[in-house]
Amino acid sequence: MALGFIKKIFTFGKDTAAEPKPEAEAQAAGAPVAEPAAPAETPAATLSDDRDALLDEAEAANPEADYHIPEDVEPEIYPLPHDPHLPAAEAETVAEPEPEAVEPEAEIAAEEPEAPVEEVAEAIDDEPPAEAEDPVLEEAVRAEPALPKGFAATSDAPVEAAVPEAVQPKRSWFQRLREGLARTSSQLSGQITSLFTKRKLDDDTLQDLEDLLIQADLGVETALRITDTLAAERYGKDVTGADVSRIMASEITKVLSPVAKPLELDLSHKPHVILVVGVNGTGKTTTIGKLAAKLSGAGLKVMLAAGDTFRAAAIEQLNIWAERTGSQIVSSKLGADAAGLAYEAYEQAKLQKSDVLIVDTAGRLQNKAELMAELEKIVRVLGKLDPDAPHTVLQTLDATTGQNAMNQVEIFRNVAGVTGLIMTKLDGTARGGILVGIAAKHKLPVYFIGVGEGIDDLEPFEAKDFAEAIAGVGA
Ligand SMILES: Nc1nc2c(ncn2[C@@H]2O[C@H](COP(=O)(O)OP(=O)(O)OP(=O)(O)O)[C@@H](O)[C@H]2O)c(=O)[nH]1
Repeated sequence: MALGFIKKIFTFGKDTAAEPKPEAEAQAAGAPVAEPAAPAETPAATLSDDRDALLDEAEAANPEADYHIPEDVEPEIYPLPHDPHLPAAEAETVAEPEPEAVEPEAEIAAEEPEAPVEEVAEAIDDEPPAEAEDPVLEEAVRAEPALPKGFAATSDAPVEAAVPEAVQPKRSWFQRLREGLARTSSQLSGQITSLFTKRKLDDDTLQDLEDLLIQADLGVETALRITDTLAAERYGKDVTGADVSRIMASEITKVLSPVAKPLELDLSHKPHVILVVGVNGTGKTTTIGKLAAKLSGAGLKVMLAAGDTFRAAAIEQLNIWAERTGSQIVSSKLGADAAGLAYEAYEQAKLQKSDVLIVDTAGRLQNKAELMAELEKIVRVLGKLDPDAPHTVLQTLDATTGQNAMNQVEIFRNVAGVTGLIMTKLDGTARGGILVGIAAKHKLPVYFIGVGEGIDDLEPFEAKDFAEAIAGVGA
């Protein structure tokens, strides 16, 4: 019954144009592909066969792609030695799988004599037997996690209840947001003040203001909204910088409000799959760590997949985040097929009954065709396992890159069907205005913003707070 009350209604922002095309799949590989089996019934011994067939099919859909799949690479599963979220009853299930379920793990263990799977088996064996726990209490705890601020369940279920402590840092958060955006706002307000010193509002000043706002990355549409409103209120009259800031805050709030949405989780999926995409260095891995911290802190069971198989440091970094956040992780050797890794991670998440699976990906724009092929393949493979997966496709954007971020949304939206954004590095940049430009143009939900490198430096995106911080007004 755990979380069964959360109904599937997740649809917003989904770019259906980017979803895998059934016709293309039908044309792909002649070999029959097993339908995604019900997770609990999926015999683990056939996972490798299913995976290979599925990957072949996905690859056949794009024969030009070079996937760099070394022959000898098999994903390795690195659950934590002690999984704080694994109830004893589940531990028992894992420790005593059906006979078929043993094979893939045994394969991995055989290829890798020191494979962590064995350590895990030992760790699970060390768990107290199920009877020693209070199953009713455990079920209750697992059944009613309160989602952290910035997330929402796709129903009116009690998980909507806010985490109490999420309310309390409101003031300090706003303070931090203002500090983070201080460079953006002080640059803007300095320019605005000098523009309006001893000048009545006329066509020239309006044009200068429009140029200034466009240069600040707010976008033409928002710049015009601001100048039109200002003209309607003050044309021919004296204008102060404070007048402009007030109107700016109000107009930017109107642009941002429709995109400031919580990240909806449909926990009836088990796992709800979040695919994280974005150019290298935009903060994917760090953001995954921060999200995992929020989710596991709220009592959800999180599995990470180290799908950026092109950078050893990225795999290592995600392992560290997994450890820090009490999440499980499936990772592979460098150069492994990312779609294969995603497959394994999904199956593991099913077996482990994870609530959320977060898949990291590479973001090498240097080879766009290859990147596209890889991402498409990951999306296609996940979609075979669960027709609605990935349920969320998050793109991270680095605020410091300004207009580049705008182009990046264009690219990844088409390739991976991005459903929502997280803008990182808003601390200390003078280019925070780009978020407004992107919101106006792409109208994709913005779930969170990153304001630092720390585990807690990810905050739900609030339109009014952000607009006031950029405009330099408000408490
Ligand atoms: N100041 C600041 N730094 C951040 C933020 N988010 C991430 N970073 C830093 O940005 C750098 C790149 O972050 P990663 O998480 O490695 O980015 P990535 O997209 O995974 O990059 P690759 O691993 O190269 O694919 C790291 O040094 C992070 O600590 C943020 O919100 N603010």
